[in-house]
Amino acid sequence: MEILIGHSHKNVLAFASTRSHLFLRNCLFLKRLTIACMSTSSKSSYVRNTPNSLQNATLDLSSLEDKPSSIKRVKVFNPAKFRSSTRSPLTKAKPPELKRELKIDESLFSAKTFTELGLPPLLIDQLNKVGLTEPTEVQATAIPTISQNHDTVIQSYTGSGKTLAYLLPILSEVGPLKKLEGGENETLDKKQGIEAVIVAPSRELGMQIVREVEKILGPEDKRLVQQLVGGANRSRQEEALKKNKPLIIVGTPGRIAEISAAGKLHTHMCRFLVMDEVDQLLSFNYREDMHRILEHVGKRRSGSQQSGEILGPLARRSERQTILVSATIPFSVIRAARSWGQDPVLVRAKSVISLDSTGSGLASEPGSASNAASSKVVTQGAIDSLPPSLEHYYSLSKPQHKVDTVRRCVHALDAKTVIVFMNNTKPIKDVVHKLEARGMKAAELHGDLGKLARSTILKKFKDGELRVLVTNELSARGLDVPECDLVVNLDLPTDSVHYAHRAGRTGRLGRKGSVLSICEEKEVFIVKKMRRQLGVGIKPCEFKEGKMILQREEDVE
Ligand SMILES: Nc1ncnc2c1ncn2[C@@H]1O[C@H](COP(=O)(O)OP(=O)(O)OP(=O)(O)O)[C@@H](O)[C@H]1O
Repeated sequence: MEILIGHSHKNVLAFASTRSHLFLRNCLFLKRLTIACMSTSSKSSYVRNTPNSLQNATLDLSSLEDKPSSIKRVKVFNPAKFRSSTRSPLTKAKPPELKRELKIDESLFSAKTFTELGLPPLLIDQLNKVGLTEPTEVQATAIPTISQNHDTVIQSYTGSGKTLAYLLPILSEVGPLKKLEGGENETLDKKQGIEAVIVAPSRELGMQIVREVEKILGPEDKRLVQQLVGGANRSRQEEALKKNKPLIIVGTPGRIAEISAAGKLHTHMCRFLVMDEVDQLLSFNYREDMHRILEHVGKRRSGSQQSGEILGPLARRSERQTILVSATIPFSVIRAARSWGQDPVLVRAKSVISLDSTGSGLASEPGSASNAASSKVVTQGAIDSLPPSLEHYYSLSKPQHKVDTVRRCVHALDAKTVIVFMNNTKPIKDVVHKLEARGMKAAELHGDLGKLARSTILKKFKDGELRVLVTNELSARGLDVPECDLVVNLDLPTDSVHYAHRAGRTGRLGRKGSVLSICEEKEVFIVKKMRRQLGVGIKPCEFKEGKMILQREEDVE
């Protein structure tokens, strides 16, 4: 079915939004979720796009994107008979007819248990053991989608559970907890090589993912996941690869590429490639390493070898499943997904949108209809990158009084676990000293510290031995300290994408959290710009007599 989208296109996009599912649930006629499919070849309906607002693009490839033209076509399909309703969501079926349409039961997106999502019993037992019983919204959508073999982009706000959203479908297929075919007692195939490679931009995030996998595999099988992060002893990692024969590799791009280039890591038969914080992994810094990874992971499973672009003749393959993950998905990621994947889809809580890779399968021409539609989706995504439970404030301060503002804010909000972000590494130590002089247990965390120092400080912070962690952008991505109840921007982030990731260190998984940006008067316009781009209220405030006082906007100007 095609529908004409004029003003209503916002509803379709809102449909893709995490926060708008309540609206949709009220639409009784929507028995099934309709999957919006952007197509360059659609001929029936037109959407007027206001100029794309990717002004919040980071300093990565996204900032180089072309702006789409103003009138675009979008074709919306009703679900077709892609999947038999009797088939388990985990049944691996090659989807050759996937091209334009797919259909997933709405009931799966609202699943209240992992059993409803069709995860294997052994995996469910293990999840229950570690206290995980109910999937989050993005997990309920991503698990059945990934399990149907789709190359997938997962976009959902910080702290919404994206890690398990991709780990669980992988563990359903790989390792001792996987689904057993025919019900027989299958033993682990000892000859099997690496089946999943997960790439993350920082050691901290890499280690966090490793711990998440280990937790689910349990002590007996945790050797089946191997970390390959930078800063750690490389030969020990290579020995562990040889000895433990892991099935899952989690690492930073540099170290994975290094060991692969040395011929010590064989990923040609790999089935899954995950790029966590993909928008960051696409930055120029990681270009060469990511190039190697994309070229090698799942190579022998490759079908057609067509030439790619940004990262070279990569990743056009028939079997490897590529999963791209972030709270913020700039257009460069959509383009990469189209380039590397086969009929890739964008998964958000309760919605799946086809990213349509018809035609060349490579990135669409600038200004094409699918570019525009996807860009619109991405713009919407920037708004959905922040947890709804967060409160945002800003406070004016002269540079020399900023640390005092931090102290007063921590006391006023009675915050117990605080992350303070700065833009440069050098002044971090000084801020730590000043906070300690004011009686607050604080420590620094940044890339100039060794791996051991970094993990010791992080552990102390997570264990509650430190009240304040003063850090830089290193900690903005993916760091999960559930207790964190206050994030302070001692320096303003460079743009709204950086704001979103920093802010997302608090308010995790529905918890309450506050974000305070401390700025000088001349910087207020930056706060207002980010406020506009993120679609959140960032309220002016000051601190007096141990209390936070909200101010009127006019009083600050
Ligand atoms: N189904 C679940 N039940 C209970 N806790 C969960 C569930 N899924 C994830 N969590 C927990 O929620 C927290 C946030 O998850 P996760 O780190 O995966 O979020 P994220 O969306 O990847 O965040 P970010 O964008 O910041 O990387 C973690 O502590 C994780 O263990």
